[in-house]
Amino acid sequence: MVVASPSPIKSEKRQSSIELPIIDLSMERSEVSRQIVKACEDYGFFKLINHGVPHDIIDTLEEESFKFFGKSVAEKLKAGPASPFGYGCKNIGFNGDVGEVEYLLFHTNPLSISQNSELISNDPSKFSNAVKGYIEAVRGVGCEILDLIAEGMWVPDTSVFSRLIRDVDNDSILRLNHYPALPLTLKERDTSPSSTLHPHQLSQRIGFGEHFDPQILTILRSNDVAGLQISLKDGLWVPVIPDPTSLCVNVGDVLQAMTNGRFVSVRHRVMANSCKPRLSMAYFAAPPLHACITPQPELFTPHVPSLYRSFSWADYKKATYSLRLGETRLDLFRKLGN
Ligand SMILES: C=C1C[C@]23C[C@@]1(O)CC[C@H]2[C@@]12CC[C@H](O)[C@@](C)(C(=O)O1)[C@H]2[C@@H]3C(=O)O
Ligand SMILES: O=C(O)CCC(=O)C(=O)O
Ligand SMILES: [Fe+2]
Repeated sequence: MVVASPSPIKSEKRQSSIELPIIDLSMERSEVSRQIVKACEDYGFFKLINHGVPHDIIDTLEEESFKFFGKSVAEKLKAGPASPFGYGCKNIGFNGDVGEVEYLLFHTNPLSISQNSELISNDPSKFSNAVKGYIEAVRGVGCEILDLIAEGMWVPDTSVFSRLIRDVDNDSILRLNHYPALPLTLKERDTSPSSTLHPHQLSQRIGFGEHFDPQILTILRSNDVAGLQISLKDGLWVPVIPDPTSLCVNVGDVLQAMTNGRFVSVRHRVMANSCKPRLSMAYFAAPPLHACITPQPELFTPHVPSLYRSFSWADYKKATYSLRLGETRLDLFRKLGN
């Protein structure tokens, strides 16, 4: 359902809110897999309910995250810079991208979480257990989704996708993003009749600039504060309604390549215009560095032959990190003439 609302941004096409396809993981298995495949083909994004990640695991990580982001700047900087793991503030990646976001980035390897937690928390084992507990639960959901995808696409080897993130050497990442509340003074100026600022200028505060997620799958949980937007085919940016009880799942570039373009990795961004802080936890499910990414032959058709050349996740990651946030990278791996 797409709900129309007046446009706050003049230079862009009219905005509206979008209710993503809602998939109930407790439904009958073949129906869940059919719906997931359809959502990944049509939208590249869906909302997962009854996902089974225990509330206490989510709540503990949320509390620990707010505790960290509530510390003084000097304290937080001790856990930085994000190179790429650790604490980052406003700077995203290494190529000059900035946004109104501060974050913690972790490799999901348990040893590296324990080591990083020493610099993050006064109670490192509490913090690292919260992060590890969440990762374990959400990785389980990721594996389940990937198995359901293989089943729904009639790929005979139903572990072909999930195997990549079950591998001990998987290169998955957890990102905790904190978008501070818009300072009240700015909010007041925004609505004040005497304001000299164009009322829409402040609505343009970018939290995390537009981009595609490079990995296989992203599983995102946010608090009840809006901000995430996805770009539809016609260039329209639509806000996703936040729902802390569900998980927002999106297709990454690697899954688009492995499904031979049947699934779409969709451009998205985060605006930071709220008077409440947004906190999101993004799990990026990635293969091991040496894994060979190649389109599944079962998904070739006479009309759509193999679209992408084989590449390793290390190759793709290298290309990703050498480019600006908003850049399209998957096209570099497309076969010529396709
Ligand atoms: C500017 C950058 C940050 C990023 C690496 C990159 O060079 C381009 C992709 C960015 C992104 C987007 C999705 C994830 O948040 C992320 C961790 C990833 O894998 O690719 C970030 C990278 C990052 O912040 O390090
Ligand atoms: O913080 C969010 O809601 C989404 C962030 C995001 O897209 C990312 O970290 O890749
Ligand atoms: Fe993203």
